[in-house]
Amino acid sequence: MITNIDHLGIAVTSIDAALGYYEKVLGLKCTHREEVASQKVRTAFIPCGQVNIELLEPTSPDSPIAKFLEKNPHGGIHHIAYATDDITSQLAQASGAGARLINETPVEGAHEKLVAFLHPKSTFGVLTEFCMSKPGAQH
Ligand SMILES: CC[C@@H](C(=O)O)C(=O)SCCNC(=O)CCNC(=O)[C@H](O)C(C)(C)COP(=O)(O)OP(=O)(O)OC[C@H]1O[C@@H](n2cnc3c(N)ncnc32)[C@H](O)[C@@H]1OP(=O)(O)O
Ligand SMILES: [Co+2]
Repeated sequence: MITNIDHLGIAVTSIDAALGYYEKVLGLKCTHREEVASQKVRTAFIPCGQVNIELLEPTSPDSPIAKFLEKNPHGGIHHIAYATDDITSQLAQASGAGARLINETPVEGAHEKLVAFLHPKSTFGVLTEFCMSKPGAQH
């Protein structure tokens, strides 16, 4: 079951440059930075109420974020992530209802979470992430 929106993923060419906007213009605060090697991204998390802004910067030219930035050179909203209390059943439900899974099984995400994506061509144009804390995670 989906419990809440966990984060909005935003692609940027430079986290350091973008943080100036979020911290100085909006007055928000980055609370966590992490590189996720398996996704070839660096991340920065900025809480805003119950939802996080997740800034994503590519670490390699073949990162999914690098490809997105080729088409959107100024960056932009990349994905929406829903927290779920059971990511395996969430994927089964989504697949059974016709969504195209990018990940058949969950993979490592930031913040000690398991994540899995639905293809934007099957979700009305929005790249959709499911995420769930790993059992025993501190976050
Ligand atoms: C930090 C870890 C984790 C977390 O803890 O939160 C993350 O958030 S990781 C975030 C980065 N990782 C991913 O995005 C993994 C999932 N993404 C993918 O597998 C791919 O990016 C993709 C969505 C399958 C697209 O890859 P690909 O098919 O190679 O790229 P194309 O450029 O050819 O796109 C095909 C088609 O899809 C459209 N598209 C691509 N990205 C998006 C997007 N973010 N939102 C909406 N639409 C998207 C793209 O425009 C193409 O459409 P057409 O031009 O009409 O063919
Ligand atoms: Co994400």
